[in-house]
Amino acid sequence: MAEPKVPDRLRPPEGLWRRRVASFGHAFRGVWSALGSEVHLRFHAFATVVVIGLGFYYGISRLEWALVAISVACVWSAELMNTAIEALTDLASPEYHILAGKAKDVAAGAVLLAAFGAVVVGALVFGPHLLGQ
Ligand SMILES: Nc1ncnc2c1ncn2[C@@H]1O[C@H](COP(=O)(O)OP(=O)(O)OP(=O)(O)O)[C@@H](O)[C@H]1O
Repeated sequence: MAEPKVPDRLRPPEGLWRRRVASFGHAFRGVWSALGSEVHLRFHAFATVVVIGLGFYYGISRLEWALVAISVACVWSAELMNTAIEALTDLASPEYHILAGKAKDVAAGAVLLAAFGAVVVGALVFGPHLLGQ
């Protein structure tokens, strides 16, 4: 059987550093393409900008910045993994299958838990500021 033809732009470049740079390029392209297709991710982008603005406005501590950064990264990571799993599930099982549904539900559950954790961190860090305490 003939090998599938790989487009030239997808061939790994020569050299360790060029390959590393290319890998970063693929990763950024992944984030960018998910941002273009996923409404939830655009909402996370908006929420991230608001949270960073609030952090500067209220002058939160370094530890609070660390908690906010971890929370934001967890939500983004979970949403990106969810997007990847949805795409792979649609590719592998475009027809209804109980396992396809389970894969999507579990991936969505990961986003829900990450978002719940971020809401708790946000309430603990910004709640007292917003309530004027
Ligand atoms: N091929 C499938 N087989 C079985 N159940 C599926 C399948 N595709 C989707 N589902 C069920 O429908 C739900 C919604 O799937 P869908 O692909 O529409 O994702 P979504 O939750 O709308 O996410 P998004 O809004 O990010 O696209 C899944 O969580 C799953 O329970």
